[in-house]
Parts: sequence; structure tokens; C-alpha cells
Amino acid sequence: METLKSVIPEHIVQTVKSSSSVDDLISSSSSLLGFLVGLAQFQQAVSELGDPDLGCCGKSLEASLDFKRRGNLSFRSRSFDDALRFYSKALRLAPPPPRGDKSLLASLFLNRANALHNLGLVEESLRDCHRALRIDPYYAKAWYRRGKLNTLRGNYKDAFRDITVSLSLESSPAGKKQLQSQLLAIPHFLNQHNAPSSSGAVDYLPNLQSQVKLRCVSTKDKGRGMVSECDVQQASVIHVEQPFCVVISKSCRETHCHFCLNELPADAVPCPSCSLPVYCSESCQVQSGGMLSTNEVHKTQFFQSLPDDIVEHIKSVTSTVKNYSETECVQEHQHECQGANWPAVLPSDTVLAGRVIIKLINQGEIAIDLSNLQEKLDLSHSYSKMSPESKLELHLLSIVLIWCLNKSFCPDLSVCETSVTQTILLLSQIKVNSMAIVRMKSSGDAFKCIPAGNVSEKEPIQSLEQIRVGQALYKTGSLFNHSCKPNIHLYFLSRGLVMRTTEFIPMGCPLELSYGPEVGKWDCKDRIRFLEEEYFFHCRCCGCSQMNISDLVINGYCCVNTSCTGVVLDSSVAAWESEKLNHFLAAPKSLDNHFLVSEKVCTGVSEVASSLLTKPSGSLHLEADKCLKCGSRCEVQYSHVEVNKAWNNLRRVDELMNSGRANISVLSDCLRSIAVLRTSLHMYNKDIADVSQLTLFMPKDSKHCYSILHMLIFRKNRHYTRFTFLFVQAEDKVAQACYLAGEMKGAREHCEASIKILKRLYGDEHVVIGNEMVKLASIQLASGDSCGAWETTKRLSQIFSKYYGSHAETLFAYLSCLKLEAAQAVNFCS
Ligand SMILES: C[S@@+](CC[C@H](N)C(=O)[O-])C[C@H]1O[C@@H](n2cnc3c(N)ncnc32)[C@H](O)[C@@H]1O
Repeated sequence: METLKSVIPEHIVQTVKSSSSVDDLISSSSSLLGFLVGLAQFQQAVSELGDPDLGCCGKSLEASLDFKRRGNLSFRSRSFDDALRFYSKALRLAPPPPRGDKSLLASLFLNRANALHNLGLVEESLRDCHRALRIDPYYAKAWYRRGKLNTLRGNYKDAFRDITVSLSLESSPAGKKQLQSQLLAIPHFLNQHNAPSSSGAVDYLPNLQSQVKLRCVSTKDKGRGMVSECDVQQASVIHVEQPFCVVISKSCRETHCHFCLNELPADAVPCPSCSLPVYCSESCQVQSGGMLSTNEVHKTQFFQSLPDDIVEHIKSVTSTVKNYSETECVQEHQHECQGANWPAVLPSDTVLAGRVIIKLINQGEIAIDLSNLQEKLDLSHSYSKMSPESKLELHLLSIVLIWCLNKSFCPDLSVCETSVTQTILLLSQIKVNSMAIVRMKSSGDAFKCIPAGNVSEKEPIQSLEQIRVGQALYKTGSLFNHSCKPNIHLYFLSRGLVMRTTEFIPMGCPLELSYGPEVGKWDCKDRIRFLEEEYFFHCRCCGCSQMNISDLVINGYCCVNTSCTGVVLDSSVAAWESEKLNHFLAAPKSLDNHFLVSEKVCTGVSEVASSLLTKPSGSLHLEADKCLKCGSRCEVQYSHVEVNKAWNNLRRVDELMNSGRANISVLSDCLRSIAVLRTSLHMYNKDIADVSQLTLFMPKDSKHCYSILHMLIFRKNRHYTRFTFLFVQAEDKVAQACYLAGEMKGAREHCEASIKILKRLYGDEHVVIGNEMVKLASIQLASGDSCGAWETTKRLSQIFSKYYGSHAETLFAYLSCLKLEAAQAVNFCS
């Protein structure tokens, strides 16, 4: 792309970069398209994007056979994990019938089933036998393996039938004899009900409906927005939606199903036509567009002698899974697996745009020059606000995409200025409307109660991390506006979007979610900058237009008067916050009304900035270098220099710790710098929290380092009433350090302190409190405080169910284990 950019003549670059309206786009697209079409480099680039043999998504018999051979070697040396990996790779590369070898595919599935069986993965192994038999119903060894697995599962009736079929296909007398003795060894199964076999299919459609009726309205300053037509209680599901189109994140291609985006099982199934996507089940594979070959089994000479019930058994085992019709599912990969290479190479936004276009073409919704694309999708965009560089990028990507679609999918699709213009607008819609699908991953899904003093570094305190597994477009979901103080919250079940209220919402009140930034996480100017850069709008939410404590203190300095809890601002923050206040004063409501919005805000502000509570007349100016509570003067400039010195020191310490050269003298150096930060910055300042990083780099084996750190920090700040807001991360990390060092008392106290701080920052019921409580419960269990763990678990379950309802345990697998552990511990004690 960079090479192409570098050869575009300057006058075309300028036309593209200065385009802003649709009319401009028509002429800029036309000039660029005209130039590129005649360019040999462009022709070569796009032909490579459409050629599977030049790309990485084609099938290869040689490569597949090579992986099979390596799998066999690993299997023979009993390295079953390696064998599993090699057979899976071989399956991805094996060409499909009729071009490819049917028996190769069947044998690969059976070999993988054997590896899975040896790894103790019975269900997965059974599913692979099933796959081998669907490809080749006359595969004696696959019937035999299936019989063995069914015997293991206690499914004797099926086991008997499987081995009977295997026996009917076996030709050698020795083999027949062995199978006969296997049959005799199967326990008696008369009147047995077969245990249901897991299909491996994931129900990607959450069976959930919202009773709340929503309405799309026009707002004063945010375009369209969503409101409810009735009062909505806290924690209600207000919206459920399946995506219009989805694309998996490149980083998750090998680990997650390309359709439902759930984690892949050990027996993942590849796309039959190309080597890129893998799915968790045939159901996902078919819904994404992959084809399954069908087998019609008749009572052939092989099965002539078998009784009817066994023939029925053969038919039911070897029949294909349900096929989904076009209207029922998206079939989003289907067009790509005609051999095109571009979906593997182009950015996710562009692949998503390709999927949208193809879906609309397949549904017969859009013209072949895409002239009505905008009208059909009806989503907002901010093309005119994008940077000149981004505009050039969008032009190029759109031309490449239209060209690829024309060559690899739909020759009727016109490559013209109209289709390019519409694709540019589609890409800019995707920029502001698409959502990242995320999964919460805990540091240990299998929760374990760790006995006190027995904590190893392999058992970190339970904590959560977000993984971005895909990107999707939801048509109705796109109509919800952003607020830095959201009243709804969203999460994903497979690829389905679920939205819930986090507070009571009166009828007609806007329903707003956070696009990322929230009050309490970042200060106002950082939130506004982020939203301008990522979403191209200036935030007009209540969090950014109203006063709040977090925005005042997050970058503040402390008062020179040591008994005062007031905050001192530097000139840039003071100017920013003054502007915000005056913007508010210009609005019809009074400042009084403003502070009445939330009692909590009012208490918080009076604690650090009481001067703001006196009724201002005219314009309000927040003075820099002056305590907002007691009015004392403070040289922020001087503090700034001291803080910088301390930070440089800490960075050096950080490097030493990182390279394993930390010792006690380094630690005391670090603590001196922390002391400087503590005496200069306001106690809620987020930089103090960043000090926490240091504790992460402590050498894992030096328990006394933790103890010293713990002792010094802990003793210095005994008075937790002074510890609020952003000290929280430091508290959290010290808790973690104590936990790893086996100092459970310290770990619990620091974790409780961090919860106290978070409650002041976010309120008692915010999900971040729940996350922190997971850590507290794990510490309590490890230190033998079963009653405490039980109480904490009850509290955190309430918080999680407010955010995730009955899905909490589906989304966070460790929650049910934690509940069980806590319940068992408390029962054991009582
Ligand atoms: C995902 S769309 C939301 C629906 C949009 N309002 C519409 O009319 O289609 C995002 C766009 O809504 C507007 N928007 C959302 N939240 C906003 C906010 N807090 N302040 C200002 N504009 C906002 C911006 O124009 C943004 O690009």
C-alpha cells in the first residue's frame, strides 16, 4: 500500500486529501481510479490479492502429507500433543474432494481421534471418528475406534453396533477374531438409554429477548439516539442483536472459531475450501459458508448381512449436519473461500466492508454500482472530519476492495467512481459504528483454593483481562450514543450483542453506553481527545459537560498545608476545567442545580475544592497554583521539577528490577522517590497509582523484598482515610505482591483498601468493585477465612448479576468454581 501511495501524482493526492463532500468524493475517486487502473504495479498487487496460489490461504496436498508424516512420527514417539498439532495442520491444508483425496481426509480425522483419545479427550475424539465416518462410511478402523470410545463412555448399545459394523467390514481372519472378542467384552446393555453425544456445536444465538420497547429519536447535539418507551429497572436486558457482519481479529485466527468467536476446542474443523478459517463445529463451519460433502449410505453388499437396526445406526452416524439456508445465516466467508487471498491480507475494517457489500448483493438489496449502499445501511459517518492521510488510505483501500470483489466474487460489480465513493463512505461508517467483540479472560479459569503459605507464582490472584476477538457491525446497536457516565452496559454471547441497564432509567431518558472512556478512568481532556481521534466527535455527555471530582484530582497536586485535603491544579488543567464550568454556566441550569445532580459528586467536590461550591457570579475562573479548598498558594512549577526527578529515578529502578538486578538499596531508592511523589502530588493523582508498576518487577524469589516494600508503604500510609481514588492501583499491586510472598494479612488489607477507594470513585455497585472482590475472595480462601470468602462471594455475585444477569457464570467460568469453593469452605467450618 505504501509503494502504491508513493507513486500517486501530487495533484491527485491533494484532490483526495481535500475531499469532504460526496461530490468531492466522486471526483477524487474518479481521478485516483483512472490513475491506478493504468498502473502496472496496481494490476500486479490486485491480481496477487485474488490468487490463492500466491497467497497463504490455498490448500496444498504436499504440505498436508508432510504434516501427516510428522504427526505419525510424533504419535509413534508418544508425543500426543505434537501429533494433535500436526494432524490439525494437515487437515487445514488437505484439498477437499473431488479435487482432493477423500481417504486422506478421513485418515487424518481418525489419526487425530487417536491422538485425542490418548490425551484423554474422549468427546473430542468421538467427534473426529464421526467426521471420518461421514467422509468414508466404510472405514472399519473408524468404526472400531468409535466402538472403543463408546464403551469408555458407558454407551454400550452404540459400542456394540459400532464394533458390529467394523466386524462386517473387516476382511482378515485375525482381525475378525479380535473384533469378536471385543464384542463379547462389551457389558450387557439391554434397555440401556444411550448417553447423548455432544455434537460440539455451539448455540451462537443467545435465546434471549428484551421486553423493553426502544425508540430511535433525534437529539439536540448527538444526532440520533435511543430512548426507552417506559421506565426500565436496573439490570434489565434492553436490547439483543445478532451482527450484520463480523470479522475475527487477526490475533485470534488460530485460537478462536471464525464464526461464533468462542475459543476453539482441540478438535477444531477447518474450512473445506481454503486453509484460513477454523471452526469449533460443523454447525459454525456451514453457517460461515463452508460446504459439507454428503454421503448416501444404502444397504450395499458390505452391509447386506446386517440387521436393519444396525443399518439405521450406520445411516444416523454418517449423515451430515443440518444445512442452513441463505436467509437463515450470513454465510460471510463463502465468497472469500472461492480462493481469494485478500481477506487474509487486507485490514479487518476493509474485510468487514467486503462482507457487508457481498451480503447486500446476495440479498439483492443493492445496485451493481452500489449507488444505494448508504441508503440501505443508514448509519452515520464522519468522513469530513478525518485526517488527510486517512482519506488517502480509505480511497486506496476502497479501490483495492472493489477490484478484488469484482475479480473474485462478482464480475458484474462495477468498478467505477460511484462504487468507490460508496465504499469510502462505508469504510468511514465502519470506523465510527463497528464494535470490538471482546471476551473476558480470567487469570485462572479453574479457580483453586490455595492453602495459606502455599502460594506459588503459578497461582496469581484471580484477575480479569479483556481480549478483542473480533469486529462487528450491529445495525440497531449503532444507534446508541456514548456517555462517559453510561447508564447501560454491553457484553457479547458468542457473536450476539446484549445490552443491560446499570441503573433505573425513567421513560424517555437517553440510553447511553461508553465507547471506551469513563469518568474515573481518565481525565476529561484525555477522554475528549480519545473520542475526537477515534470517533471524530467532541463529547457532549454529562460527564464531560459537568463538574466532577475525578476530573479535578486525577492530575492534581497536593496543598502545601499538610492538614488540607484540597487540590492544586496546573495551568493547563485549570484552564480546561474553567472552560468546562463556564460552558455549564452558560447553560440555562444554575451551578447549584448542577451540583445537585449527584449528592456523591457534591460531597466529593467539597472535600477537595470547596471554593467551587460558593455560588459564582458571571464567569468562573479556576486559579492554577492555588489550593481549591483553603486558598494556599503552591508552586506547581517547583513540584513539577521534583516529580520529574522522582520519575526518572523510578524509571531507572524499574529497568534494574526488570533485568533482575534489584536489591535492597534499589528498593529504598524507589521508596524515597515514591515519598517525593506522595508529598508533591494529590493523594488521588493517577501518577501515584502508576508507581504500582514497580511492584510487578520484584524478583519473584525474594520474599524479603516484598516484606520490606509492604512494610514501608503500609506503615507510611496507615491512615486509609487519606487513601482514596487513584491510590487504588498501588494498593492493588501491593496486595498482589504480598499474596505472592505468602503474606496473606497484608494482601487482604491492601485489597480491602483498594476496594474502599474504588467504591468512592465508581460507587458501591460498579463492576470494577466486583472484579476487585474476586481477588479479595481468592485471598480470603487462601488464608483460610472461609466466612469472609463466602460473604465476599455473595456480594460479588450480586454485582456481576447486575451487569450480566444469568450470563455471569457463562462469561466468567471461574465464578461458579469460586462459589463452590467458598460454599464448601464455609460448610466445612460450620
Ligand atoms: C455509533 S453512532 C451513534 C448514533 C448516531 N448519533 C447516529 O445518528 O446515527 C456515533 C456517532 O454519534 C454521535 N455521538 C455519539 N455520542 C456522542 C456524544 N457523547 N457527544 C457528541 N456526539 C456523539 C457522534 O457523531 C458519533 O460519531
